[in-house]
Amino acid sequence: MGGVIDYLLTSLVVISLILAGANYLAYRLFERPRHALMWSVSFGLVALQYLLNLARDLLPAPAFYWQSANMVSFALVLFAVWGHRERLQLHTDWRLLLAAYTLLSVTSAAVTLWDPVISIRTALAPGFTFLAMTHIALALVRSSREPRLAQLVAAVIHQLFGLTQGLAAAIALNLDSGSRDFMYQLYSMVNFGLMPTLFIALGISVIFLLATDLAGRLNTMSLTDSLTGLNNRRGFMVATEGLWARCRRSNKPLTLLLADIDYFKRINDRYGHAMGDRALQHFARILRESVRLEDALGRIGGEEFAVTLGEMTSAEAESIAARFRAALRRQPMRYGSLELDLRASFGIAEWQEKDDIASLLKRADIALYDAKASGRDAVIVAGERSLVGMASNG
Ligand SMILES: Nc1nc2c(ncn2[C@@H]2O[C@H](COP(=O)(O)OP(=O)(O)OP(=O)(O)O)[C@@H](O)[C@H]2O)c(=O)[nH]1
Repeated sequence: MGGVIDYLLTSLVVISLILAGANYLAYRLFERPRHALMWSVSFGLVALQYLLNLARDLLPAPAFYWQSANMVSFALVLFAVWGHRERLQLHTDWRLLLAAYTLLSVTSAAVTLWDPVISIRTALAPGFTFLAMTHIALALVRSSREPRLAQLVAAVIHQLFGLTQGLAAAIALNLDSGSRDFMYQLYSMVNFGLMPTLFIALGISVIFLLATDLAGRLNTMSLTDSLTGLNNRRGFMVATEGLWARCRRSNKPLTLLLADIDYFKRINDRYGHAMGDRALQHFARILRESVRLEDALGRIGGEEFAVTLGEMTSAEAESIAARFRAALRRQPMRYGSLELDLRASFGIAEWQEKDDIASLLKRADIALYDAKASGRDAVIVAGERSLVGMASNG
């Protein structure tokens, strides 16, 4: 039996080290998420805890083993909780964690070194783990953060692991009763039968969380313009396709509005590329504030922006363009003593039966070209060739 348990403990040391390494790699390779580092420390401490168990006969006294194993347990559980809270962006006061750690360690010392009470000494770590895992599971379920499925899976596994620990704690509390041998057998069954499987499942669920977080992040990055935070061309097309399908199904109008900053090259040439970037951010912010959240908005080229307005006609899109132009006039871009008036030209096209997204874009683009050709600072609706606004003096 001893040989089997030693083999199991050795395997668990190796698995914990692999999990610690995988979390550390996630930390090093992917934008250094602090929670991955905390989980790495936590799994590293799990390995240490199993090592202590493996080497317990070599330690000076059982009390020494219990006190050190308990202290390692408290630390690894607190790091796991801290990591989850960090990932879910819940504020955690490290002083509170330190206070909890100190309190638990002193309690453990009291029932291990000073006045040994086997039941409490043995139940402390699994009991605390049960509470901590329940806290993690609840936080994961309550969080509105994506990805929901990976979080739900992790919550279930953490809770199952917590319940097993709770069971171990309940059995341990009966170790001082008459049937101690039976209780020890039961305790070992839970510890070496149920626990390792659930521990491995827990480790995999954590890696699954990290992987799905990363996939989500990469997906967002591939659809977002890093300078303005708006959709990039691809993101804009994805959002437009969604709106397009919805409006077609409900037979509602849909209008595309293109906006292109006038004489943008001059800003770059006169004030430098960094100022040009600031102008793009300024323009993007005002545009964002001028449309509804459900509209598809993106920066689809250097200084070209696009908005797909669901359930809106071209006449309504014209009033959006007018609102935006007024906001642009009211809010010149300021940087130090510099004040820059940005102007833009607009092309608008309303979806027609024969259109697909590419032809709609093309018609809006031609309208924009016409607005530029008419002298800029103007709005042109495709098909109507009506000039709204005034030609700027450049
Ligand atoms: N700062 C900055 N400039 C950019 C970026 N992307 C494109 N540009 C610049 O945008 C300028 C676009 O110039 P043009 O196409 O001639 O357009 P324009 O000067 O606005 O003239 P019109 O559109 O005809 O009014 C070029 O100088 C590009 O280098 C960017 O991300 N940041």
